[in-house]
Amino acid sequence: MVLKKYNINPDLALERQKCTFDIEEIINIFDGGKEKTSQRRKIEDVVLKSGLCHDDVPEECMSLKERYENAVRKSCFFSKLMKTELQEITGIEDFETPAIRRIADALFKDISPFLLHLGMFVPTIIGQCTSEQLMIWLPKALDLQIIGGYAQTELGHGTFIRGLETTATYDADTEEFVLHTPTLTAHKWWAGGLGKTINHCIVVAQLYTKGVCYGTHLFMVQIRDLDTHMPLPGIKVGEIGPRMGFSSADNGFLGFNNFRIPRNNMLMKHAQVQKDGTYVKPARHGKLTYQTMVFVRVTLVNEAAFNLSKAVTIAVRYSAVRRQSEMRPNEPEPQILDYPTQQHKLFIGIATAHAFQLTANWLWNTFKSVLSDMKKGDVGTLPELHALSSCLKAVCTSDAALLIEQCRYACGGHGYMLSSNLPYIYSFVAATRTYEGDYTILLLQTARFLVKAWEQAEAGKTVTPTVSYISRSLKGEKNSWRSTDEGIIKSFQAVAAGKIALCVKSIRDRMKSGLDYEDAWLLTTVQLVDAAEAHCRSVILETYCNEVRRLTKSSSDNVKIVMHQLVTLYLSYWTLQRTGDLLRYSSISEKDIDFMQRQYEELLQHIRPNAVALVDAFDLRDEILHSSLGAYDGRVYERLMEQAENNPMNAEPVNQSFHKYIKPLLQGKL
Ligand SMILES: CCCCCCCCCCC/C=C/C(=O)SCCNC(=O)CCNC(=O)[C@H](O)C(C)(C)COP(=O)(O)OP(=O)(O)OC[C@H]1O[C@@H](n2cnc3c(N)ncnc32)[C@H](O)[C@@H]1OP(=O)(O)O
Ligand SMILES: Cc1cc2nc3c(=O)[nH]c(=O)nc-3n(C[C@H](O)[C@H](O)[C@H](O)COP(=O)(O)OP(=O)(O)OC[C@H]3O[C@@H](n4cnc5c(N)ncnc54)[C@H](O)[C@@H]3O)c2cc1C
Repeated sequence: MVLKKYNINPDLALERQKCTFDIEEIINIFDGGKEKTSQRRKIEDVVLKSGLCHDDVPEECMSLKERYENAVRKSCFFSKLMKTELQEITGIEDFETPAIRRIADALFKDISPFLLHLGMFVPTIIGQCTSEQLMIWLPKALDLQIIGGYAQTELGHGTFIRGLETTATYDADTEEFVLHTPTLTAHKWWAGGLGKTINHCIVVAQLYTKGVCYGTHLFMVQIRDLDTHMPLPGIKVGEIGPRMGFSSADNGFLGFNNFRIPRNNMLMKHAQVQKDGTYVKPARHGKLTYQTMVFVRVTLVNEAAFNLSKAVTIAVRYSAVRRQSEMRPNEPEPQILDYPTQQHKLFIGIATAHAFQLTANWLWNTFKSVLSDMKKGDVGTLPELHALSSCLKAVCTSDAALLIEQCRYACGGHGYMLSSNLPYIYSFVAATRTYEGDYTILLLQTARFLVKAWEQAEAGKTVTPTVSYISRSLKGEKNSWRSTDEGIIKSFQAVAAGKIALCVKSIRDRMKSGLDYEDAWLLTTVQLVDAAEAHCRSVILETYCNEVRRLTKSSSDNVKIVMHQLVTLYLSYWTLQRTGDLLRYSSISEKDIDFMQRQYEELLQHIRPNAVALVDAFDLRDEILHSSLGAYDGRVYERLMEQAENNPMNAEPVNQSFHKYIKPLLQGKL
C-alpha cells in the first residue's frame, strides 16, 4: 500500500488552521535566513531524489550484518553525492553545513559507519597536523582515498586519558615509532568504524622517547591494506559486538604487536619528536591534543537540539491525532494533546529544542572565536571554552535524552514500536551523554574552572563574562526575585554562585580539618557536580533569552509572541523544577512560586493552538523523521497497519517452528 501523501488526517489539518504565526518566519530564523532555508531544501531535494534513502526491507527487520552492509552501501553513495552535486550547492568542503547533517538522517535510521571519518578523523587532521602533514592527509581524507576513525578509548580506560596504556616508543635508528598493546586492557575499544570499515586511524598512545614517557600523543596509523582491506601484519582488529544503539557503526577493538609507523606519522602541530628523538613540548598549552574532543562536544549540543526536535515533532503530531478517554461523561474522546499533563510533557520539549539550538549556535561561534585567538597564539580563552563546552555537552545531552524518553511515554504503546523511531532517537542521544566525556566527568571539569574563577574573583581579579555573577555575589549583591526574564536569570545565577560558594567553603573546611586538597575535592564532588549543573542552567537560560531577543528583533509581532511564550515557559518550568534551590539562594517566596505555577499552566493553554505549527516549524521532512507516528499527514493508524502487514514475520501464515516444536508439544511428542 502506498499512502497518498497529502491526504491529511482531519485533526492535524484543523490544528494547522489554528496557527497564529507564519511558520516560514520561524523556519528562516533557525536556518539563519531565507537563503539558507532555500539552500537546505535544495540539498534535501537532491538527496531525496537520489533514491539513496530507499530500503527494500525496513532497517529494523534486517540482521546486524545486513544493516551494516546496507549502511556502508549508503555511506559510499552518499559520499559520492557529497563530492559531486552537493558540493556544487554547498560550496566546496563546507563542513559547517547543518543541512548535510540533517539530511543524513534520511539515509541512516541508525548510524553511518563513516560518522567518525567526518566527525573526528578529518577534524583531528585539521587541528593537529603540521602544514606538511596536512598536505599529505587532508586531501586524501576529504576525497575518501583513505577512511579513518579515532581510537582513544581502551578496554580499561575511557575517561582517564592519562591512564591509557598503548605505547608509541620512538626508535631513532629507524626513525619510526613502535606501537604496542602491552596488556589486555590496553586494547583500543569502541572507536566507530574501526570494526570493519576504516583503513586509517588516529591512535592515542603514550609517547616514549629516549626512555622518557611524555604522556599521550596522537598518531596516524594505517591499519588495513588499501587494496585487500586485510589488517596489516601486527594489527589485531574487529567489531566489539551488539549494543543498545549504534548498530551499524561497527565500533571496534584494536591491538598492536610492535607495529612500526614512520616518525612523521606523529601529529606534530603542537609537540614534536625530532629525528634524534629529542622531544619538543607544546609551546602554548598542555591540552591542545584534546582539541578534537572539544570540537565534538560543541557539535553534540547541536545534536541534542536536533534529535529532540525530531522526537517532539513525532510526539506532538501523534498527540493531535490520538484520541483517548473522556474529559466529561459522554463527551467525544478528546485529542490527547488537550490534556494539560500531555502538554506539560511535550511543550517543554519544543522550548528546550529552541533553547539548545540557539545555545549550540552561540557555542559554535564561541568555539570559532577561540580557534581564531589560538591561531594568533593566544590560548587565554581556551579554559572558558573547555568549561562551557564540557557543561553544555553534559547537560544538553542529558536533558535531551530525558525529554526524548518523555516523548516516547507521551506516545503510549505505539511509542515503543521501532517504527515510531523514538527508540532509535533515544538510544543515539543516550550514548551522547556518555561518549566524548561522561556527564559527571565533564561537569567536574567545569567545576574546576568555577572554583578557580571564585578564587580569582575573591582576589579581586576580573573574571570572564559567563562567570561575572561570581564577582557580583562576592561583592555582597543580594538577590531580589523578579519574575521577569532578566530577574529569573539573575536568580539562577545567584543559585549557581551560592552553590559554588558552598563548594569552596566545603573544600576549605575539609582542608582545615586536616585533609589534603585532593581528598577535600573528592569529598566535595557531589556538590561540585551540582554547582556546575546550576552554572550551566544559568548559561542556557541567559543565552536562550538573549538570542531570541536578538533574532526576533525584526520579526512579526505574532512570531515574537509565540517565541517569547516558549522562552517564558522554559524559564517558568525551570523555576518550578528548582524551587528548593531558589528558596535557598534567592528571595523567591511561596507567593512567587504560586504565581509561576499559574503562569506556567496558562502558558500551556496559550501554546496549545500553535503546538502542531511549532513542530512543523522545525521543518523536518518525513524522510528524516522515519516515523509511523510523526509523519506530516498524520496517517498514524494506516502506517502502523501497513507496517504490520509488511512485517517479514507475516510472510508465511504458519511459522515452521509450529511443526518443529509446538505441534509435538501439543501432541505430547516433544
Ligand atoms: C560531521 C557531523 C558531526 C556530528 C557529530 C559527531 C559525532 C562523533 C561521534 C563521536 C563518537 C565518540 C567518540 C569518543 O568518545 S572519543 C573519546 C572521548 N573521550 C573522552 O572524552 C575522555 C574524557 N576525558 C577527558 O577529556 C580527560 O581525561 C579529562 C578532561 C577528564 C581529564 O584530563 P587530564 O587528566 O589530562 O586533565 P586534568 O583533569 O588533570 O586537567 C588538567 C588541566 O587541563 C584542563 N583541560 C582538560 N581537558 C581540556 C581540554 N579539552 N581543553 C582545554 N583544557 C583542558 C583542565 O581543565 C585542567 O586545567 P586546570 O589545571 O587549569 O584546572
Ligand atoms: C556509542 C559509543 C561510541 C564511542 N565511540 C568512541 C570512539 O569513536 N572513539 C573512542 O576513542 N571512544 C569512543 N567511545 C568511548 C567513550 O568515549 C567512553 O566510553 C567514555 O569516554 C566514557 O569512558 P568509560 O567508558 O571509560 O567510562 P568510565 O570512565 O569507566 O565511567 C564509568 C563510571 O565511572 C564514573 N567515573 C569515572 N571516573 C571518575 C572520576 N574521576 N570521578 C567520578 N566518577 C568517575 C563515570 O562518571 C561513570 O559513571 C564510544 C562510546 C560509546 C558508548
